[in-house]
Amino acid sequence: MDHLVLASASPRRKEILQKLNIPFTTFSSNADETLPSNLSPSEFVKTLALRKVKVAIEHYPHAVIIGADTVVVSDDIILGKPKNMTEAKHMLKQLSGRIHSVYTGVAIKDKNKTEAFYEKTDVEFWELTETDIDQYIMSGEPFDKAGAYGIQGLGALLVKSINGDYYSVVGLPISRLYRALLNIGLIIPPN
Ligand SMILES: Cc1cn([C@H]2C[C@H](O)[C@@H](COP(=O)(O)OP(=O)(O)OP(=O)(O)O)O2)c(=O)[nH]c1=O
Repeated sequence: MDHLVLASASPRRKEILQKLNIPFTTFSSNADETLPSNLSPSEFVKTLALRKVKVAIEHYPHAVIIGADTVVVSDDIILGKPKNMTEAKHMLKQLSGRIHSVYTGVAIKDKNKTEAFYEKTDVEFWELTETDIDQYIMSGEPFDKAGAYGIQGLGALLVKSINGDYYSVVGLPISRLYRALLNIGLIIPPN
């Protein structure tokens, strides 16, 4: 089987990919995540996923490489990871009592080609008080996560409903990725 590389430093993406029960290596691309602000959310996440793959190709030229990027979109504003407490607070206030979309882009490079797709999941938040927001920020959970929350952690308490792939919100749409890897023959379907 071709060597598989997950171009990500995210422990969540690693954990999710392990569900496929196939061996892989992780590589932190540390790609520059700045992009022109006129890109649509789907183009934004696909472009960054491709960028992460591109960095990894230099280190693993013959491997199959997967890269991903996740953002939260509320009122047409793209929210990445908050840089500080003030930004985290601002983001959580923006999400309070409303529905936002989480976009995850995935890029896959194999022997023949590189392709990218994205998944969109809608997430509805409960109305949050200042105290709810302050307490959540004090947990430290928001800081390495797009939109300043983690649905897989304490952030679950902020979420009223979700429409779409849960794993895409956590950073990797695993069922769609599984199908893409079946298509390129990296995974053999069970009998
Ligand atoms: C909305 C949400 C995001 N996130 C995470 C997924 C991503 O790891 C992160 C968004 O940042 P990304 O830039 O997509 O990824 P990353 O910097 O963590 O890792 P790498 O670039 O090395 O692959 O936010 C959650 O863990 N839970 C959530 O509920």
